[in-house]
Amino acid sequence: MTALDERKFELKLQLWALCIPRELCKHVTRLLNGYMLDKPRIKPIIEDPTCDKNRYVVLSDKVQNSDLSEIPAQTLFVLKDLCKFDVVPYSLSLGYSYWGVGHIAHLNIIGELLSYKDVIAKVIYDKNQPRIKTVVNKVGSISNEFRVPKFEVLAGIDDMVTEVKQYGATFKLDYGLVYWNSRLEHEHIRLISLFLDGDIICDMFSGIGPFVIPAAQKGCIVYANDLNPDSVRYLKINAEINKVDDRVCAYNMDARAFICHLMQVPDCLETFSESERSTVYMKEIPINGIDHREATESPCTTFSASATKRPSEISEEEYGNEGGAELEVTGRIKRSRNKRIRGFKPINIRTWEHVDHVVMNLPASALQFLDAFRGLIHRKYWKGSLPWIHCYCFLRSTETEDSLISEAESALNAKILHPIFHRIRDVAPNKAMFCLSFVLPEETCVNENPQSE
Ligand SMILES: C[S@@+](CC[C@H](N)C(=O)[O-])C[C@H]1O[C@@H](n2cnc3c(N)ncnc32)[C@H](O)[C@@H]1O
Repeated sequence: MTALDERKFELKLQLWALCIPRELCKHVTRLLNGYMLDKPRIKPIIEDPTCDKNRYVVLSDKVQNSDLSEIPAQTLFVLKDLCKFDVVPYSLSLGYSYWGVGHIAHLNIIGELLSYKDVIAKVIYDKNQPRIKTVVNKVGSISNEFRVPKFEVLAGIDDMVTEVKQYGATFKLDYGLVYWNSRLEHEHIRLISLFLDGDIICDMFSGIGPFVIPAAQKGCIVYANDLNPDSVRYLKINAEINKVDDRVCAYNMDARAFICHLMQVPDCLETFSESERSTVYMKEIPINGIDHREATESPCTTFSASATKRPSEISEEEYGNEGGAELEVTGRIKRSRNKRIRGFKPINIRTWEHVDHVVMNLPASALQFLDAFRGLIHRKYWKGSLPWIHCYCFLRSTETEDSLISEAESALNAKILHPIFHRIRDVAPNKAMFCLSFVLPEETCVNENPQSE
């Protein structure tokens, strides 16, 4: 029998901590609620090893930058007003002894061990009472549209509903009904670190919300969609549990129809002049509660919770006129000129006028869905830079990055300028998962001449 290599369980986290005067700990922790390290049995407040007048407040791994740009600007403003603090790097190592288990033991028994599956399950179940309530084994490979694995219950009760935590957010889900993969946590954090407070995000294949919830927690407004009605049901539950339901609009439709719906310019606007257009009142999605509708209404939304002025309220001068965001090679998006003016007031979101990022996390076929962007955006109505598309894909040993780009370009029917590939992980010996990021090419837009109105 192979010996257990405990080093394989080790997780090293490179975090940031705030060094603050110890007497202000209570105030600061209240203020940074949701942005501090949130791991079971690990305290986020520790002594400063260099000075007993100070303490460290260890921040969550979703805060990736020393400029703390992931924390809402308003919170930072109050924090800076409260005290002087230093941002210091903090390394945390979680070893074998740290890891506990949830109430579902999820096995992947294959080959000759299959004939012992019931014995293995009974031992795991009996020896982990009362913690483990269900022992399941994955059956076959995932082939269905909703990417949901099939499980057989080997011991305990048939209950696949559980809660998992990622970067301080709680996700409720039913393993038997929806897609979930804990191994993508770092990728979720990486992508969200590219979003800015106030950005408008569209997630075409959102699942139960591992991109949606933290993006909304960061202050983004998120339009989220999934074809699986159970995923959308849990997405709504998760938005409520994490108190971001006022920033999330959930849809249950095919991804192509969803993005077309968001970008569709309402018919009435076509007949208005430029000045009339800005005074038109669009139908609004109710505040306080996720929009549960199918694509029956105009994709124009009112949110009162955001402290950010929306793109449709920003003049061309405020945007700048040469396209805004730039994804650096390091993967950070530079703060672009089309950014926001702050103020608290209800705001109209017109998704056909501006969206910052589109997430397409269906690696097996997301590239093929890029054809939905052909002729999708009307340049006449669009404000600011075109959106970043983050399209997940698999690269097999028979393919190259160039061949994937060609596939994306033929789906778009346009040339992609400056594509960025980010390797996520190997999913099989000859298959790796990547994220291809690029700014939607101008050529994909409908370019009516504004003078001809
Ligand atoms: C690989 S999962 C990713 C889910 C989520 N982004 C995550 O990271 O957990 C892909 C999701 O796409 C959904 N899906 C599959 N085909 C779709 C389609 N045509 N339109 C919209 N969603 C679809 C599935 O139900 C599934 O939840």
